[in-house]
Amino acid sequence: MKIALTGTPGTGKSTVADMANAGFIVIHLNDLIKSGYYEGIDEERGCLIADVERLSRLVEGMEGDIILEGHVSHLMPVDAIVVLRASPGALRERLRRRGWSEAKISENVEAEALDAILIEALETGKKVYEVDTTNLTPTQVRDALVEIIRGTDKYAPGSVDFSEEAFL
Ligand SMILES: Nc1ncnc2c1ncn2[C@@H]1O[C@H](COP(=O)(O)OP(=O)(O)OP(=O)(O)O)[C@@H](O)[C@H]1O
Repeated sequence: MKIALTGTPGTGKSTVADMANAGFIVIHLNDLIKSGYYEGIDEERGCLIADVERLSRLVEGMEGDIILEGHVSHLMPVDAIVVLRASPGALRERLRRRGWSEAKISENVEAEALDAILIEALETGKKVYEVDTTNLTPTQVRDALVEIIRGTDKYAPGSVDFSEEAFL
């Protein structure tokens, strides 16, 4: 089984994936992207543009129980998608601690407030789960992920609404 753990940068994907330990292998897509699975460089944002097609082919050939962590993981051939969310205020704080520029922080906070990744995930037609990490510790988010992996009706998408906070 392959599970995508996706979300806006700063929602806690890599922190939680590394804690998961539910018999799943964790693959950080950013490591693969940096190793050559990119199709260009976004000079303005200072980041690599993931080669989604080549990455998808690579993931297609992988076997076993895998958590694919990364902000394009929902575009991979997976069985289910877990979208981590964080309120604009919490996200801004987490990204500030990383020393990101205010412009880069605002771009990501606004994308989060507008549900950008959740919408892309839902468009795949796959099973989607949504976990609001705003008031949860990383351990609690990890527990939610393990619950999802084991099978639960909780964490259905649609309960999170950050639109009122968009410009915090
Ligand atoms: N549930 C949480 N509560 C508070 N802080 C958190 C939580 N999860 C992660 N963090 C903190 O937020 C920051 C971002 O976490 P992390 O690097 O895991 O995000 P990410 O979604 O993997 O980002 P990226 O896509 O850029 O790799 C880290 O400083 C981490 O310690």
